[in-house]
Amino acid sequence: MAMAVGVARLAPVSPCPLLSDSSSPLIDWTTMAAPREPEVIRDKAAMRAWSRRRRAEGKTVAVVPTMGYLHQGHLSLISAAAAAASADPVAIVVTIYVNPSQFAPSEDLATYPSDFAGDLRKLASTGVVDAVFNPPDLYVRGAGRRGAASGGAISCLEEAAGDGHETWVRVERLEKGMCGASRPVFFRGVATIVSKLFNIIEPDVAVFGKKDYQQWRVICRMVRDLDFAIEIIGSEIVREADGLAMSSRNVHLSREEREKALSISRSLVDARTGALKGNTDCKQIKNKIVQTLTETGGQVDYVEIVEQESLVPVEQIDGPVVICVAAWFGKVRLIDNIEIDTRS
Ligand SMILES: Nc1ncnc2c1ncn2[C@@H]1O[C@H](COP(=O)(O)OP(=O)(O)OP(=O)(O)O)[C@@H](O)[C@H]1O
Ligand SMILES: CC(C)(CO)[C@@H](O)C(=O)[O-]
Ligand code: BAL
Repeated sequence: MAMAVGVARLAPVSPCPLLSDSSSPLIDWTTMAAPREPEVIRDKAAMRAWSRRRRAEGKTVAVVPTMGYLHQGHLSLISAAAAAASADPVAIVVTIYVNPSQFAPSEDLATYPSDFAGDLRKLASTGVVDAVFNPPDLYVRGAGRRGAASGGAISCLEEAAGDGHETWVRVERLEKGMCGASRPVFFRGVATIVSKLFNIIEPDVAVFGKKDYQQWRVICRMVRDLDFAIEIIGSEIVREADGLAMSSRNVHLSREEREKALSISRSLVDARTGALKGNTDCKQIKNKIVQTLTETGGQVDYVEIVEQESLVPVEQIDGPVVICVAAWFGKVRLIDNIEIDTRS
C-alpha cells in the first residue's frame, strides 16, 4: 500500500574537494521512514492500473526511469521525486529496464551491469519507493522478417525484433551532435522508451539526472512538443568524494583507469574557474580539456561547449552554457558536464 512520504532530508553536504560548489548532497535515508520493500510490477497493464489507483487516491505519481545497477546518483533522483510533490502525498515508481533500442549492436548492451536484488535492497532502504517497474520486455517482437530496411543505423532491438516494433520518437535538432553523433540510435531509443514508460505509468512528475545532460534536454523538448502533462525535473550530478561522476559503468573501470578518469571532472572544474576569471574563449578551453584527457590516457569522444537549453555550440562563454565531455578510459565510455553562467 503506497504511503504518503515526507521529503528526504538531505545529508549535510560533504563537499567533494574538487566540486564543492557543484557537488550534490547525498541523502541521509536514516531520517526517512523505516525501510520498506517496494512492490515489484512486471506487467504493463498492472503497472498502468497501479498508477491509476494511486492517482484516484489523490496521490501525485512520480517516476524515476533507470537501467538499474543503482547508486547514490539514482537515489538522489528519488529524493528529488519525493521533494517535488512535498505538498501532496506522492507515489514513487522507479523503473528498471535496460532498453535495447538505445544500444547499437556495437555497443555494450551485453555487458551492461545488473544486480536486481541489490537494487531492491537499496530502494527498500529509502523507505519512500512504492513500486519498481521491472518488465521483462517492453517491445512487440515479430516472427517475420523486418521488411524494408528503415535505412540508417539500427539498434539491438531491431536486430532481434523482426517485423515487430516499428514506431519511433525523434527529437530532431537536440538529438544531433555530441552523444547523438557518437551513438546514432541512442536518442531515438531513449525518446521512444521514455514515451512508452510515460504512456504506461502516466506520471505527473518524472526525474532525470543532469549527468546525462543532452538526454535530459531531449526529454524536456519531447514533453514540450508532444504535450505530455508531466513535470520534468533535472537533478544535479552526484559525484564520488574525489569528483568522479557516479555512473553504473564505473564498475568496469580498473583502479588505474578510474584514477585517470578523474581528469574529466578536474578539467571541467578548472575550465569553469577559468571562465569565471574571464578565460571565455571556447576553442582554447576545449583544446586544454582535450589535452588534459589525452595526456592522462583518455580517448576523447567529444568536448563541446553549448548553450544550456538549445545545445547550440558557442565560441565565447557569455551566458548560461554547459561544457559536455565524453571520453573512453579503457573500454569504458564516460560522460560528464559542468554548467557555467558568467552572468550570474
Ligand atoms: N551521478 C549521477 N547524478 C545524477 N543523476 C544520475 C547520475 N548517474 C545516473 N543518473 C541518472 O539516473 C538515471 C538513470 O541512468 P542509468 O540507469 O543509465 O544510470 P547511469 O549511472 O547513467 O548508467 P550509465 O551512465 O553507466 O549507463 C538517468 O536520468 C541518469 O541521468
Ligand atoms: C532514461 C533511461 C532510463 C531510458 O532507458 C536511460 O537512458 C537512462 O538510464 O539514462
Ligand atoms: N544513462 C545512460 C544510458 C545509456 O548509456 O544507454
